[in-house]
Amino acid sequence: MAQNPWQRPVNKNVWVLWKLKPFLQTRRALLLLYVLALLLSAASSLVLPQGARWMLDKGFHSYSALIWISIALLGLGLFTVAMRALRDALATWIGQGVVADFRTAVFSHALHLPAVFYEVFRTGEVISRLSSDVTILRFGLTGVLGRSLQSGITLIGALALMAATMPQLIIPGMVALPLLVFINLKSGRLQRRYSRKEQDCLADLSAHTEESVNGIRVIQALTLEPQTEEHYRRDIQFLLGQVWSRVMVQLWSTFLTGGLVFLALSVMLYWGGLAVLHHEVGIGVLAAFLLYALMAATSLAALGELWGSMARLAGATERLLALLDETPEASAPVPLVQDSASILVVNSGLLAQRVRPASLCLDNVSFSYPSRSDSSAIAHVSLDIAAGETVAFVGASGAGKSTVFSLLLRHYQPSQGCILLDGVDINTLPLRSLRRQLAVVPQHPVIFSMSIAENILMARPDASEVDLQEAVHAAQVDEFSDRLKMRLQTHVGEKGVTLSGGQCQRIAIARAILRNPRVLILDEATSALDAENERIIQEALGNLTAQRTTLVAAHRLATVIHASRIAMLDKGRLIAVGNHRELLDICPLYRQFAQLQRLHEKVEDGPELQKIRA
Ligand SMILES: Nc1ncnc2c1ncn2[C@@H]1O[C@H](COP(=O)(O)OP(=O)(O)OP(=O)(O)O)[C@@H](O)[C@H]1O
Repeated sequence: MAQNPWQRPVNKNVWVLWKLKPFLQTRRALLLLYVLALLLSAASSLVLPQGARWMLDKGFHSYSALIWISIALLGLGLFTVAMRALRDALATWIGQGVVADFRTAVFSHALHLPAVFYEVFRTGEVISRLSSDVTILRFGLTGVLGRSLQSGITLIGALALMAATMPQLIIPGMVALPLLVFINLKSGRLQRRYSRKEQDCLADLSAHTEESVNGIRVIQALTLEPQTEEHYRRDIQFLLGQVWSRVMVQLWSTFLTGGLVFLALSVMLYWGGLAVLHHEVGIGVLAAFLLYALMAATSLAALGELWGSMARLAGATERLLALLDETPEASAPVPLVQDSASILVVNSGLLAQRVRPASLCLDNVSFSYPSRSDSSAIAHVSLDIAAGETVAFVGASGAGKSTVFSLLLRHYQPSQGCILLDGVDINTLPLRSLRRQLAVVPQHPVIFSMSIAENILMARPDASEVDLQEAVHAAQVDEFSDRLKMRLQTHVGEKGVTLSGGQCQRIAIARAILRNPRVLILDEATSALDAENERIIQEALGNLTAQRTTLVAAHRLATVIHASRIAMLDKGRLIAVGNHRELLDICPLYRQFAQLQRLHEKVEDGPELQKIRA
């Protein structure tokens, strides 16, 4: 199985669980009640063998003694059961609450992690941590809370009472105890190692499953089912290998600890039996001693088991904490409100609303993606864009158009230079405030598994029905939604699987219209539309772009031919800027583009064009 480059070295101790303290601290009152129930249930359990002792030594002397001891035993038993029930209920409630808070914290943190993080860290892995690791915590934390302290207290109490009841008999126990502790520690450590590997395998499996299910159509089209299945089988076999190792450790540790306990108990029974035969102690005392010895052995076995599950818990906690340790892309979120300072006039119609367009300046911007730090995706790009201007970025595939937009959205930081919005370095703006001023219609819009209306309203959840309808109409969404039975309320399926590429793009355009941004970014926004729909939407976009700064990326020059300026990118460098006509004259690469797309005839002939035609 491939090693995940992100994996952290295995932490060798379980103290990492201590880091969950902040989540426990919010439940102080419940914790206090829990500790009380725990202490009372442990104490009453420890008194029970004394009841058995009285019963055996004194209970058979008279009817009244028998009745009173029986009633006392019943009362003690009921009290013990009640305290245990309370302890377990509180442990479950506190444990589940802690896990819920911890999980929410990790999820909200994951929402703020930067694009760079998700380049290295597969999304399937994040999902696995938030599902399988959280499941381990959900089931484990309650058990640990419920039993570890109880077993610890019972063990200490039982050992003390053994010593008080028949001190000489404790010797076999004292010999066995260090051995038992050693075996438990060793097996806990080994189990933790294997369990951590198991979790890593599960995360890989989960990532692989997600990729395969997402790409199922490609896998089927390329008839890659056997290879994908084989890969999955290999991963499963590896996982089973880890499970087998853990099971073997468990088997040997159960066998060795159980064997040692029974050996010690047999010696105690024989030795104690001799004392009873010699009338040195009553049978009740021996019975009480043996009950304490059994309690001590059970508690020790439970602690051993708990050590193993604490190890699993520590592994899962560590993996979730590792996500929390990642640096988020922005700290204090700014509330999602309309940037009122930027709105000049708000008329009744959405498209008639005017916003104050922003000026932009790319100042000697260079950037390399972290995973390809040896090559520049963008190199020394400088460009001033006036407020309200429409600038088109053109260039071959991979020239760097989308990268410019990613930098503007601050998904990444330029390695050199800076980007200014209204003269202010965008790095100094609160991230949400910056993004609130931008709207992107991406090349591959992401559609969520909800209704068409909900998908559009994501851009502005508080939008009025009138605004929604206007955006829907302007982006031609109604052209297809009106034909559906549930219209805008139609559920579009996972990733918009029930829609065509063009329909998804129209939803993305409607989102941008509804967002009413100061800077509109159209990244191949209409590439999946047919000619007629593209014409209609270009008109709608024309209304939208008229009053705001617009950046457009397009392969098809026809869509950008009327932009006030066109920036020609080549292998990350800005090689020319001008309008269509100017570029035909000054930029051979642009001219080549235009020729290939037969666009050099679309403007009036200039001397250069005459030359090209000749
Ligand atoms: N996340 C990434 N990690 C590493 N390299 C990347 C990443 N995204 C893009 N690149 C590389 O950066 C360069 C510029 O890519 P970019 O997506 O900006 O090009 P583009 O002009 O928008 O292309 P297209 O027109 O095909 O969308 C390309 O060489 C690409 O391979």
